[in-house]
Order: sequence, then C-alpha cells, then structure tokens
Amino acid sequence: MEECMTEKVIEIRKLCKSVGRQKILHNISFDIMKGEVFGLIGPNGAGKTTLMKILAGLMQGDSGSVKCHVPGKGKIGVLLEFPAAYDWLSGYQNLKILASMYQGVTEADIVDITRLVGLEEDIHKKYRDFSVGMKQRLGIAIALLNQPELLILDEPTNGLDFDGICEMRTLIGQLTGEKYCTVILSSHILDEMDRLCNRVAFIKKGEITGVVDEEVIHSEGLETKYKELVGVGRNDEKNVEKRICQDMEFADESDFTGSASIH
Ligand SMILES: Nc1ncnc2c1ncn2[C@@H]1O[C@H](COP(=O)(O)OP(=O)(O)OP(=O)(O)O)[C@@H](O)[C@H]1O
Repeated sequence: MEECMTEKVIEIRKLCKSVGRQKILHNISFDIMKGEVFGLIGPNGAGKTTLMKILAGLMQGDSGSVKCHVPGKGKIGVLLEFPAAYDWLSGYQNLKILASMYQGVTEADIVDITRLVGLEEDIHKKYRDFSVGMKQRLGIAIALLNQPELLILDEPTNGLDFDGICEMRTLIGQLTGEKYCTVILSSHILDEMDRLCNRVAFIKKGEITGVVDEEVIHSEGLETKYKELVGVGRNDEKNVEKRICQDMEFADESDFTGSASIH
C-alpha cells in the first residue's frame, strides 16, 4: 500500500470555476495518490461538491487542469448527495438496471456489493421505503457496481446513524485495503475524517488553505488544523440543511470518462 501511495491518480493544477460573477473555485492545486483516502473538509458553500463534480467529470472547470490517471472508461464511482433511483422498484431491481449498463457485472457481483454495503436485509424493499441511511448505502453500492479504482463520495455518512458511520469506516477500509481503491470523500464531521483519511485538504471560500498528512492529523488533530486553516469552530455547519443540487443527474453516469482534462 505504501508503494501505491507514490503513484498519482489525480493531478489538479490551478483549477478555477465561476458561476456568473461568483468565484466558486480559485486556483486549486493538489495531487491524490493511488490507494489513499483523501478527505476534503470545509464549511457549507466552500466548494467541496463543485470540486467533486469536476473530478467526476460531471462538470467542467473554467481554467486550469484536472488529470485523472484512472485507466478505462467508467472506472470512477461517484456518490453525490442521494442516488437517483426508481422509487417504485426495489433496491435490488435498481441495482440490476444500472448493472446492465456495464459489461461483465454478474448477479453474484450485485449480491457481493449488497453484502459489502450492509444492505442484504433491505435490498428487496421498494426504494421509496428506504431510510436515509439505506439510500446512502445504495448510493455507494451503485458507485461500486463497475469495480471502480477511484471512488468519489460527497458526505457519505450524511444521514447515517452511529452504527452506520462505523460500518462506513470499515467499508472504506476494505475498499482501500482489499480492492486497492483510491477514495476521495468530503465531510463536515472532523472525528470521522481523522479516523478515515490518510490526508486531508481544507477548503474555504473556494480556495485550498492547506493539505495535512496522517502524521499531522494524529499529532495536532484536525480540530486544531480546522481552526487554523478554516478559522471557525468545529462542525458549525453540521445542522445546516444541505442545498439540493438540481444539476446533478446520475442518469449521466454513462458519460463518465477516465480522464477529465480541461483546456
Ligand atoms: N449551479 C450553481 N449555480 C450557482 N451557484 C452555485 C451552483 N452550484 C454551486 N453554487 C455555489 O457555489 C458555492 C459552492 O457550493 P458547493 O455546493 O460546491 O459547496 P459545498 O462545500 O459542497 O457546500 P455544502 O457543504 O453545503 O454541500 C456556493 O456558494 C453555492 O451557492
């Protein structure tokens, strides 16, 4: 695993994005290494989701570059907010429909992924009857269908209970440890990030204010770094309702590419 972490999976250089006159991302540059769990921490509206959408190839930056060294189309799994799924179908039926878009995903793979995300008991319930946590798990199952080498998870523990958060940690550990997957995830909850991540980037008003590694995370703690690099108290935004991004459509999943270079 240590050897893996010398190989770049993503290179972001001077990435900028504006909507109208508002600068959403400004001069973002960092690398993500193969096999690492890379966290993105920042307050509401800092630009985390926008950055993840660009990394996933769902949105373009205005300038700068994002190079993604993941071979093969579709080898990026993405969970942004809740998954778009057919309400009247079961979780299993939804997975089967999406699996048919990929080559070589068998029923056994679906069963395996369902077990991995802890949905075995509920997978045959209708999606409309799923709890928030079950929807999150199904979203991760969808992201895993094509055995991605890079997994992009925007607030994957959003709506999960304590047990769900612990299970998510185990799941992410399994994905990096056994399947050599690289994971990029965002969260507001610092406790969760310091146990999960090898490195963490802090983002504030569209700018990266610092990237810290495991050594710093464990010696200084994320709370200290958050105050230093973001400047407000811990989890201030935890209870603020998330804005629903209307421009995110999982229907576009087939458009994902292994490379998302801009300009
Ligand atoms: N489609 C859009 N049109 C206009 N403004 C947008 C759009 N998408 C994002 N923004 C703005 O860009 C900024 C960054 O939003 P983004 O969702 O990336 O932040 P975030 O860090 O993910 O926030 P949160 O933690 O609340 O999910 C916000 O000010 C937001 O209002």
